[in-house]
Amino acid sequence: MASSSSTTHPPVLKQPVKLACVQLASGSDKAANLAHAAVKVREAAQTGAKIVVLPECFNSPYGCDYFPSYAETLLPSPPTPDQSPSYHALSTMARENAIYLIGGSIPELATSASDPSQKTYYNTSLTFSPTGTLLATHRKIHLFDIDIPGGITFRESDVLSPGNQLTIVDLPEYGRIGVAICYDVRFPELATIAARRGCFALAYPGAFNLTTGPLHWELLARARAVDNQLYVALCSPARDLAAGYHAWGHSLVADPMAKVLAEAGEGEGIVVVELDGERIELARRGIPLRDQRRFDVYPDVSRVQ
Ligand SMILES: O=C(O)CCC(=O)C(=O)O
Repeated sequence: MASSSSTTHPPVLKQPVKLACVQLASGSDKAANLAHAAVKVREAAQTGAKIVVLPECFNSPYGCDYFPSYAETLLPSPPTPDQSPSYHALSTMARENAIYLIGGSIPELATSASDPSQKTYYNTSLTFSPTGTLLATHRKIHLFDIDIPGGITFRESDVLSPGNQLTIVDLPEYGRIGVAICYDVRFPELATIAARRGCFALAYPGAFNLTTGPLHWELLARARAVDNQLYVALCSPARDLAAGYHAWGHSLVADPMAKVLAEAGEGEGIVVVELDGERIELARRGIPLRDQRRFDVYPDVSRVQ
């Protein structure tokens, strides 16, 4: 039964921290995309941001036709440096700027050890520590398969396989952050579980489009924020009308009361927001959802495996 008396909860964000979403323009040259990302991550870090988020598929154009040719196997110690370039570029960006880097996402190729001809592709986000160590790997769980007549048809599952684990990353000085990718934001269960496991924020590298972007991008960020009373950061590529896929842009951060604190436009830009644990606690004290849940009436999704 829910309790209406105030329960004490430890703060979920240990100290204020600046988070930056880097809305990047990427093209077809992977090496150029990585070099450009490094410049922009440095710019973001120079604002004092200690957590930096990149967009979905920041090292390639976005589309099923591109995933196999841009995919790389994630190798911490590649036999030659040109293998696994995105992994190593991201690790270097995190280390050189002493930041936590939620490295957008990249197409990943996983090859079966027993049968190297068996290839599996994922849409994968890598998070690195300020020393450049890989902290987490999130493989997009919910693949972007939609068909809106007159709008957009997309079938990631034609090429990609889904991940099957939710990702919560421990940032020792700050607390926990949940990481998922784009379409994953539509699934509130994932966000709720992350929140109930103590996350102060959810970060979604994403790339909405010109059909669902104007309708749902901000709405979903604010919905996940208000449901869970935490910060939500969405990081998009910049819009490029010459590309095959037109990203919505509008990277943003919503606060625990679902207020959008900062938002980019369509072009490149860096959105920087200071996340403050007191804002989370204030929202949770004022509207004490945590202590009012009626698990006697409905199941606790955070306990559903
Ligand atoms: O959910 C949407 O409308 C867009 C999702 C998307 O673009 C993606 O998952 O990459």
